[in-house]
Amino acid sequence: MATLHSTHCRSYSLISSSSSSSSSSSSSSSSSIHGHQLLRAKSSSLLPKRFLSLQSQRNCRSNVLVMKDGAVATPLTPVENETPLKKVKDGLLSSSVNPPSEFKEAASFDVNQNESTVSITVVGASGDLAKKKIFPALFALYYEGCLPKHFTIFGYARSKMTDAELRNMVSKTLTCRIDKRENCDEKMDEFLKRCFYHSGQYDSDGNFQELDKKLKEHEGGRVSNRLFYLSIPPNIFIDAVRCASTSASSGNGWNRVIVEKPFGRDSESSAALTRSLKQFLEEDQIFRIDHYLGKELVENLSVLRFSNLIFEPLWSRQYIRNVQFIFSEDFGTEGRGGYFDNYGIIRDIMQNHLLQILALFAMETPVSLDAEDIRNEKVKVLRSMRPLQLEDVIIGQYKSHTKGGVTYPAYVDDKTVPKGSLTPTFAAAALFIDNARWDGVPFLMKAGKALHKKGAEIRVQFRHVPGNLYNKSIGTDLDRATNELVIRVQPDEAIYLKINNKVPGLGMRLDRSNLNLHYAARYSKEIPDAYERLLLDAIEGERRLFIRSDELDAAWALFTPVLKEIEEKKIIPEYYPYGSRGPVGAHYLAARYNVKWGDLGIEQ
Ligand SMILES: NC(=O)C1=CN([C@@H]2O[C@H](COP(=O)(O)OP(=O)(O)OC[C@H]3O[C@@H](n4cnc5c(N)ncnc54)[C@H](OP(=O)(O)O)[C@@H]3O)[C@@H](O)[C@H]2O)C=CC1
Ligand SMILES: O=C1O[C@H](COP(=O)(O)O)[C@@H](O)[C@H](O)[C@H]1O
Repeated sequence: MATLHSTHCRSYSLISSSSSSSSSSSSSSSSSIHGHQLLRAKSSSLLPKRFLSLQSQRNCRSNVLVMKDGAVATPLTPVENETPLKKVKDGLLSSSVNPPSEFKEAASFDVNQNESTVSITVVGASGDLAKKKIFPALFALYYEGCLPKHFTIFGYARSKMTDAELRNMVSKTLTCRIDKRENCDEKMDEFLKRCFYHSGQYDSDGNFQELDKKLKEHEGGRVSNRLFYLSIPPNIFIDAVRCASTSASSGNGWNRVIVEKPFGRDSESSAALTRSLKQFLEEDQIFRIDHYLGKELVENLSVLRFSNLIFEPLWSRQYIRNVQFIFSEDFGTEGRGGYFDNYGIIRDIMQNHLLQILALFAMETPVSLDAEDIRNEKVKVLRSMRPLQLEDVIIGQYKSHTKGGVTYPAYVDDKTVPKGSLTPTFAAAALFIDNARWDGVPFLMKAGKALHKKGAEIRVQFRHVPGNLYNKSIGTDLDRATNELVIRVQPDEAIYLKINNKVPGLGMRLDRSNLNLHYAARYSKEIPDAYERLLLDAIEGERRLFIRSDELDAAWALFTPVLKEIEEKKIIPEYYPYGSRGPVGAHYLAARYNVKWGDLGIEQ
């Protein structure tokens, strides 16, 4: 039985434009579209198993992707049996299989086993994240035909609101895809009619029972699958999970809970949170979100590594000098200082987003693309890392700065920030992986708020060419002539490789050029927001992009000692002007490991 109704929700094939070797491949057919050679595998059996496993898990994709150059990607094989949403036997909070005692027995009402429904409850629906990200992502999925036929969305929070008021609030944040505006208003109306609201306390079983009653009315006796998105402050996670599980969980379908960061603020508090969650949930019902894992270019990292022969042999200490993970924002904590001050930039960005990307970058080849295989490899590489040392970290905090007649505030000018706070808004760190592949390679991280630009990227700096014949044509700065692979996660997504080439002409002068996969030039389709991908994954039961508890433990083990030391020793951050490139200490740190940050030059 297919539970996803849309016939155009399909997975993509691996397809490439222009290949000189394509004609010789017996396993492929080639055709010419708009003058471009297309290579299309005839049968899915030609692909390695691990790619197929991903294909068969994903149900929601447009079936045709038109590239800017006119090349067309279609599904490799028709999806004959779309994967049904996980069923009770998958053991997801299913009361019939190993039910945690807190969970209810299967509902006694008559169910039509041929129909199932998904109810998504946004807990904390009145909040910033719900408005900014969750409802718009749900609408985008609806617009793309990716939500199941029978679904209902409930907002839940303490604020008093009617269904109409929730719809009005949500409608203000919905936008249509840039490349698909057809019937947008109509679609929005249809979507909003599927959104409802229930007001209640987060610790009230009675209020969750009322929600349960309403959910049942909408589910109409179908097999009921329930997803709870905890979009609330962490101090009320457990109350909400307890009430949802004891009073509003499904008795005959799956139940899943999406948890937003922060997952604690150190090893101890994170472990305590996990223990509390596990009183009510099995590990595979917990979907810990790190939204950077849902970003297109982060998803592409593994494809780049494992589906291109040219990269994997280079992916080690033998050829890579250093790797840099850089995050910057050109605005401060404005308005979120209350939350931020308790965490700081290391917990807010490094311990999760940047470390997750590092793990994907550095892990060994997983056995398959199955969630557990990937997460096993991530845990292994995280556990091979050295806990961060104080001398390998520098911290900064932005101070007020006046530019062009405008005065930008200092971090401590934020009214929600305690006076004299030492919380870092910038940090740079050098991390090391003590395994055979990466021994001695510095993995540098840099993250900051209120800097001169907004962006996130991975930079891979390769070693010098040994005995370079062209040294004379390059000049004295050999570093400038090494290859660098840049994966620009955002904005303006791109993957480019810096190479040396000859300047055309009779002389012998070398130049630096980029082999550039620039997404906006290559693809006409707008890149989906990370929350769309992650919500769809949670609905489909795909856990690959969510963080398992042992990954979380390993991540905290790397950062907890240094965070404690910074706090106990009250280390004073280096102050940098709002809108600048950040503290100079970051350069000294990099220089200690013979590294130059790649994002500094004119030619980046
Ligand atoms: N906003 C963002 O960009 C990001 C947020 N997050 C995380 O997502 C979660 C939600 O974020 P966000 O929407 O910004 O959070 P909000 O502070 O906006 O809180 C969400 C809702 O929770 C309720 N709430 C707030 N404070 C309390 C409290 N002390 N006690 C009980 N209820 C409270 C409020 O609803 P009501 O009063 O109606 O009950 C509020 O609308 C948090 O865990 C946050 O850390 C993660 C990444 C980014
Ligand atoms: O998790 C967080 O991420 C945002 C940055 O996310 P992005 O997708 O806009 O790059 C950051 O502003 C926030 O402080 C942090 O909590």
